[in-house]
Amino acid sequence: MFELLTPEEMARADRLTIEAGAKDGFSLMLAAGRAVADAAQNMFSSQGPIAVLCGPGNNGGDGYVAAQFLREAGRDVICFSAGQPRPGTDAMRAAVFYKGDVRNLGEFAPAGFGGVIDALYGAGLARPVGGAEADAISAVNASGLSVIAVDLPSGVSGESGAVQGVAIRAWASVTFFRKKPGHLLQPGRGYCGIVHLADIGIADSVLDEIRPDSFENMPQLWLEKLPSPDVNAHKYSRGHAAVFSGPVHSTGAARLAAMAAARAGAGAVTLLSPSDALAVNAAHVTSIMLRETRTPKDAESFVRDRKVSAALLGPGYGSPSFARDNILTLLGAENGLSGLVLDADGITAFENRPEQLFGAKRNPAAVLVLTPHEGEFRRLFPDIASSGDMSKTAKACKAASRANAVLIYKGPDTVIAASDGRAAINANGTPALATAGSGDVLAGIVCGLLAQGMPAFEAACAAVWVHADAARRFGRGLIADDLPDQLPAVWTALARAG
Ligand SMILES: NC(=O)C1=CN([C@@H]2O[C@H](COP(=O)(O)OP(=O)(O)OC[C@H]3O[C@@H](n4cnc5c(N)ncnc54)[C@H](OP(=O)(O)O)[C@@H]3O)[C@@H](O)[C@H]2O)[C@@H](O)CC1
Ligand SMILES: Nc1ncnc2c1ncn2[C@@H]1O[C@H](COP(=O)(O)OP(=O)(O)O)[C@@H](O)[C@H]1O
Ligand SMILES: [K+]
Repeated sequence: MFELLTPEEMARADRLTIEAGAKDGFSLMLAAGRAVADAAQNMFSSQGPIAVLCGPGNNGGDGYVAAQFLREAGRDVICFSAGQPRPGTDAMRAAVFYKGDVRNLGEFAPAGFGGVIDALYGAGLARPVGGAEADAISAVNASGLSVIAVDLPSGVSGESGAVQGVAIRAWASVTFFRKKPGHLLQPGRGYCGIVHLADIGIADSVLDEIRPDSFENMPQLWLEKLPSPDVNAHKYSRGHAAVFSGPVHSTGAARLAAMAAARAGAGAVTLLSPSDALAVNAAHVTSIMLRETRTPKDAESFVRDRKVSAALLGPGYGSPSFARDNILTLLGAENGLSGLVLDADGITAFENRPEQLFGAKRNPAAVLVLTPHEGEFRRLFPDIASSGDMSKTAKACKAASRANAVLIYKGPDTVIAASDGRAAINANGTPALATAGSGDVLAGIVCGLLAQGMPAFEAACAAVWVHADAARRFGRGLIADDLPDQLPAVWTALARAG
């Protein structure tokens, strides 16, 4: 159930089902309307009639069907029409199926109603919402009435989560077969309320034809690939992670990342430390090893000789030119490195010269993972960032392809993208993560998982999910230092679930 379908892919699922003779369009609509009516029965008290706002398309059709089922269950219902369905359509059949009171949307006012079913627009939202529809939506939002959205809150794009003009704020959304990206991407996610997924009789086998490449980031997506140590493991066979430390005044970020890599399961973690920072790092770390690293050649020979399998550069690193020298040296050398993670200063180092990174000579064995937040993304991909008509998923995929990297585009709706077009949207985040240093911990977890040989896309997805789960487990008062210590409980819970 973790596949996400764009509105076009959902329409294809619909067509494939109808063509296979499994269901006709109106049967699907009956099932959809039934699911909405059931949700309304559960959510709306019997105080006051239910207003059903119906658009002219199939979303409105679902609304008429739900209204009729609610009438049959003895509920008081009034439909408000935003335009007649076209003759011969399933939506028209649904309008005829409904036997109750229909008024013009212009006559709608929320006062006196016990709840609202929003069936104005769903997958077919084609332009910004205006006119009587926008007035009705604004009135409902101001009223505080409970709202169930059919498929998606009207005004929210199913593909991007963008609000087209104005959007209705729902308490719950009932969607069909699979969620859409707009249920998870912001700002859309904030309008959906609780998302219920209803089975309307579309068989999972249609996905074999559609082959969706975007997913909700859930453990099922990566659990099988999560490393677990072999019975004969020794510390280096479990994976050696190296984290570059910043200079003496800026070492904490790398230590946070190093602890996170260790708690993610790397058998050995070494902080590659400039000379001036050795003493301060030594005063703070115990299980983490230290290595004085003055030049890129020092780092490169350490990586090769000590069988470092993944490295991280960026948290608190400082100097852009040192950062570039180290990164380009490590990426280009035959050194046994299977993954290089760039975060923070490791990304910013290529501002105004991203082609140096994208065109760099690369050891094909070393996968690049980039973990930008919004600002860092803009520094590396300014044209993609400013493209107004792309979803966050599309932006992440385009950037991953350009950089030939796995990309973690962070935020409340973090998107993980691979250069082959796969993308996962994370939904278990919490604003508790908006605390200094939490991104350093995330980069460290990715590095720790890569060091153990986990494939990069799955490692990135797993890292984002466990990072958020760790924050949820801690609760209020979280600071970044607390996150690595929560990881053992997260791993234990995942092992039980798997
Ligand atoms: N696919 C499936 O498997 C199933 C789908 N189902 C349901 O179908 C829904 C999709 O139906 P849909 O394609 O008819 O689109 P829908 O959302 O009703 O909108 C299209 C209509 O709205 C109009 N319109 C659009 N934007 C507008 C605006 N801003 N302002 C004004 N008008 C605007 C647009 O006008 P037009 O662009 O044609 O002029 C057209 O008339 C889906 O969300 C789900 O609920 C279920 O029945 C179960 C199976
Ligand atoms: N409101 C939020 N909801 C969920 N996750 C968030 C939110 N704000 C930030 N995060 C997450 O917190 C982390 C912050 O990373 P970053 O911005 O690099 O911080 P820092 O540089 O302080 O380490 C990212 O993983 C991001 O996805
Ligand atoms: K809707």
